[in-house]
Amino acid sequence: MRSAAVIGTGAIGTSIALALARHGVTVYLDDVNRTAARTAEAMGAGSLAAPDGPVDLAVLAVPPAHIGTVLARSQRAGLARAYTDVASVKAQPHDEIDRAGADPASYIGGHPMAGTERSGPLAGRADLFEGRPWVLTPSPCTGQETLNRALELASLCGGTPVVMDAAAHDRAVALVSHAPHLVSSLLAARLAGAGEESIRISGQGLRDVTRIAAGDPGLWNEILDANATAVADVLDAYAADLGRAIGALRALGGADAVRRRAAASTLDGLLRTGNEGRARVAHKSGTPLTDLTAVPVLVPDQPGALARLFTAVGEIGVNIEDVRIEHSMDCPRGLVELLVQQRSAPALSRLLDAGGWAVAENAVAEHAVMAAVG
Ligand SMILES: NC(=O)c1ccc[n+]([C@@H]2O[C@H](COP(=O)([O-])OP(=O)(O)OC[C@H]3O[C@@H](n4cnc5c(N)ncnc54)[C@H](O)[C@@H]3O)[C@@H](O)[C@H]2O)c1
Ligand SMILES: O=C(O)C(=O)C[C@]1(C(=O)O)C=C[C@@H](O)C=C1
Repeated sequence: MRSAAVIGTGAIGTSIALALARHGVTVYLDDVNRTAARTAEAMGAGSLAAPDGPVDLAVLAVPPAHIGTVLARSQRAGLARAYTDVASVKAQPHDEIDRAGADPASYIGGHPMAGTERSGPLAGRADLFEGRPWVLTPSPCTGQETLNRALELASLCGGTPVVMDAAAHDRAVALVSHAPHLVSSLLAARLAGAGEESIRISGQGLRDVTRIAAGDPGLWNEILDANATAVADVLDAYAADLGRAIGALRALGGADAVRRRAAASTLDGLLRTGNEGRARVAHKSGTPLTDLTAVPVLVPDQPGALARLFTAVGEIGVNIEDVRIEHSMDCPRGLVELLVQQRSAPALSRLLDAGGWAVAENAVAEHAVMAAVG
């Protein structure tokens, strides 16, 4: 791919443009919000100039309800030879494209399964899609050249293409993205009016399960509207589980020994099934969870400390598969868990320890003490 246009220079559009620009693709940027477009340009994502002929691929990174009209307008202007989008829902844009009178042959639906709770170009990152699934939803009309361009886009951005039917995509993301987002919002909404004495002792677990609740309500209203029935189906299943959990907790709070035993077993079943589900997504895609081990390291709360740790690990020659960071308020050091291949863990712990880092059990114990004393 030599040239591309990115329409919509928010978090996702800017990330795609940065990734393409990094591979030497000439990128043209456009956005109804000129400040967003200028910011993306200043970040090195591309140019605001108009292309002097059709580009190889135009990426529509606008909110889902705008895809049909933006596609029809861009095709009329002869902007590109092929078009794709990144919207979080796929069936509704496909329908709107038909209604807007756009040409379906040069369009293929797309959805990179990576994102951020932040909006706008400043949330853009060239490596956002590295190792992430990138769903493509060709229609029967999609041409081969269009499919090839979208496959090339996913690969230039470091993503792994997954071809799916639009309706199957929407059912899948209801379970793995849209319903979880709504539940995260519901969890966070309970905190809005909570007393300060509760909020100030909140820990990392709460931050983990509410991070995505910070997402843009405008965008999420559109996504939920476009996938409402599938999301409601998932929430029905949550509601049944919640009902069982509440029943079990009420029984556990009572005095009837037989009901208490049954309730404990119900609750245990729910928690264990949760372990099972989490184990299916807890690791970086492509790496079996069983092959990874966490190496905990204490890191001083100082500028550049994380960079020094990552450099030290790199010099030892170990690949970090994933990383978790736990901060405690008022604590001068943070606990970093480096997820690495099991076979690399013993040598990594030994060499980090020799290099002066507080590693493994010592780190966990020391961090717990510091968090307790504040
Ligand atoms: N945020 C995520 O986590 C995520 C992940 C994957 C896909 N997506 C999808 O990516 C798309 C963009 O989301 P985002 O998070 O980057 O949002 P964003 O708000 O950061 O950016 C959207 C940009 O589109 C521009 N825009 C709106 N209408 C336009 C139009 N008609 N013409 C030109 N520009 C227009 C806005 O001015 C804005 O700059 C959405 O379709 C969303 O469903 C989001
Ligand atoms: O990591 C996040 O912030 C996201 O919520 C990203 C996420 C997701 O649910 O995984 C959200 C919506 C998108 O359509 C794709 C990705």
